[in-house]
Amino acid sequence: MAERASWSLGAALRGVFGAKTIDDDTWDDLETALITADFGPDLTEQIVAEIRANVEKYRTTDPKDVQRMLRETLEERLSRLDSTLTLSERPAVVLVVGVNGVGKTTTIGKFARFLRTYDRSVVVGAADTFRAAAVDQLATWAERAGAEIVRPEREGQDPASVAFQTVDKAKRDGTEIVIIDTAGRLQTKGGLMDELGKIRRVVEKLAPVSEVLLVLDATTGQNGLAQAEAFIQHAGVTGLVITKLDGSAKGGFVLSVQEKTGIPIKLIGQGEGIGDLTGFTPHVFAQKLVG
Ligand SMILES: Nc1nc2c(ncn2[C@@H]2O[C@H](COP(=O)(O)OP(=O)(O)OP(=O)(O)O)[C@@H](O)[C@H]2O)c(=O)[nH]1
Repeated sequence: MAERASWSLGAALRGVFGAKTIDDDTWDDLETALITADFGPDLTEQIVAEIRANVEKYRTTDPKDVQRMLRETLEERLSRLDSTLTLSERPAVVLVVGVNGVGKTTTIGKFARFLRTYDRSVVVGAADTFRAAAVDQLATWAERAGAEIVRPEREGQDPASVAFQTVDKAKRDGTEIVIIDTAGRLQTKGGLMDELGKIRRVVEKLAPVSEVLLVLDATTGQNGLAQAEAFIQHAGVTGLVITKLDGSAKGGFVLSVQEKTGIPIKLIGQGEGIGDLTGFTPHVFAQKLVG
């Protein structure tokens, strides 16, 4: 098996799965490991109770069965929502939203490359227009990904007009996928949500919005989720992208965020390189998580 991910429970649970028999320590250690991995108290309690009940039902004393049951319950829970990206419209318009610093720009670059490897043509719209440096950074990523970019004509141009121009260009050129970067921070939450609403309305004059992806940083876990609450409430989010999982010990965040929001995870970022973004596959993820 490949090298163990930082977010794997494998190391924390080696003692549990390697023990001779199931006893009270099994449950204490499992609970501690799940809490430490940011599953959150409610989910941790549910998972431990479910596995305990199964252990009693099947009258097993083998810790290896606990490992298998944990893998199965995590996979089953992770698969409850559909992680498939909906990109069949032409053009398929994807809005990328999230608080500043979570890895939005990097994610757009990686996502553009991800789509290019499937031979899709991509144009990126720099609708976070207030910081010229952010636009330049996005342009660098787009170029590396082999995607086109539509920049604001001047600093502070109406973000909705940049989004419109991007979709318009895609329609004229026959470009398949449009990715729109949006602002992460404005004076007020209301202002930010109004801006996103306007972008959506203007885009929809030309093409439906296929996906609204909310980028969340795994290293901030549950706290980061609180910061993103306004997006979840008001932005019509259709999928989550979890970034910075590499180096994070919070593998449980992936499940807890999906259960808390009811929104599927669609992409996972595990590194700063352009190739470090993958789709989300519950089976593979559960395998790696349990170790
Ligand atoms: N280790 C790791 N670092 C990441 C990942 N994604 C992004 N980063 C880093 O996180 C930092 C912030 O990323 P940006 O893409 O600039 O974040 P942003 O949300 O666009 O932030 P602003 O540009 O301030 O709006 C950068 O140093 C990235 O290299 C990831 O999956 N893993």
